[in-house]
Amino acid sequence: METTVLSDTAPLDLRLSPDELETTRDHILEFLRSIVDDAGAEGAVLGLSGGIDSTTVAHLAVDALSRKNVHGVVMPSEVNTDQNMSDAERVAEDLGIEYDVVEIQPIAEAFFDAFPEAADDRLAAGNVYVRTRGVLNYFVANAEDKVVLGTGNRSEGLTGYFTKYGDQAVDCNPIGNLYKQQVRQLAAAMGVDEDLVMKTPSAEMWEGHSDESEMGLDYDTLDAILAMHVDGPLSKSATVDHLGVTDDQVDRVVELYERSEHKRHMPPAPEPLDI
Ligand SMILES: Nc1ncnc2c1ncn2[C@@H]1O[C@H](COP(=O)(O)OP(=O)(O)OC[C@H]2O[C@@H]([n+]3cccc(C(=O)O)c3)[C@H](O)[C@@H]2O)[C@@H](O)[C@H]1O
Ligand SMILES: Nc1ncnc2c1ncn2[C@@H]1O[C@H](COP(=O)(O)OP(=O)(O)OP(=O)(O)O)[C@@H](O)[C@H]1O
Ligand SMILES: [Mg+2]
Repeated sequence: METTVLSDTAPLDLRLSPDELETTRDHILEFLRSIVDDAGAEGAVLGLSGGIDSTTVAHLAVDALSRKNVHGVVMPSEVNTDQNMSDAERVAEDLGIEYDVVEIQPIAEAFFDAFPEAADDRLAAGNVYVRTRGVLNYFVANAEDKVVLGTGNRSEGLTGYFTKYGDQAVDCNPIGNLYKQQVRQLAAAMGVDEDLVMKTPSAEMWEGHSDESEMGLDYDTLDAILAMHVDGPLSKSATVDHLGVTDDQVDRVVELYERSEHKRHMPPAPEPLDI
């Protein structure tokens, strides 16, 4: 049975045609091979969360690089659900890749002990888990001569919905040009199990965390506004009319986009002086 990756309430269908999907997949496989070849690396490492982004990138990496050259790292903390962590292990087992399970709670606790007053800040503490995973990914990559694969998609990139130097600390983003809806579509086409394809997206930075509740938008609405207004040519009022979304929803997406501009660039320095 085919998985329907589009919700009934999606304002816009951004799914690719079968030909476009195949071309896109081939393009990503080629991209992955050239990233690894150009780096003179032995393969790739990535964090496995049981979510659809890392699951999709793991499948693509195996197709591009072969399973023996892909290393998965599952990094539970006390805010991850057992279900997600066992899904992450299932992905690695099903793909037949090497993987490790590394408990990061003790590492995060060392940071929390160093700055107890900051540990009470839910977001600051959540970012510690995310950045700790980035350090461990690079620990493996350095030691095994591998590159680190990112799992960021276009929806996250344009809204800045990632931790600076955390899950963004990677060598490439194979699915970085796909909206979330298209990631689900690609995953389904590659045979990823439906429960993973349709799982509620979560950064799991605190208990009960969900991307859509934190952003105040569901991904199908977010994707539609990004495609029509932020990436596309429609004005705000045309976007509202065309998609049947609200002014507030468009404003929210634009706010997320604008305030995360700094995350999409190298850290700036003053212009060189002519002295
Ligand atoms: N204008 C500006 N110019 C230069 N730097 C600026 C800046 N504004 C803030 N900053 C810096 O950026 C920092 C804030 O950015 P950052 O540290 O990233 O933290 P922040 O954006 O506050 O939080 C990360 C967001 O990404 C979400 N996330 C993270 C990780 C994974 C996922 C997921 O989907 O799995 C989602 C998370 O739920 C949260 O909404 C500030 O503390 C400051 O250092
Ligand atoms: N517990 C974890 N163990 C290993 N890697 C993790 C863990 N949590 C997050 N990551 C890494 O951080 C990335 C960003 O998380 P994010 O939640 O955006 O993606 P996802 O979990 O793959 O998919 P979804 O967004 O649908 O939840 C993951 O794709 C994964 O590479
Ligand atoms: Mg997740």
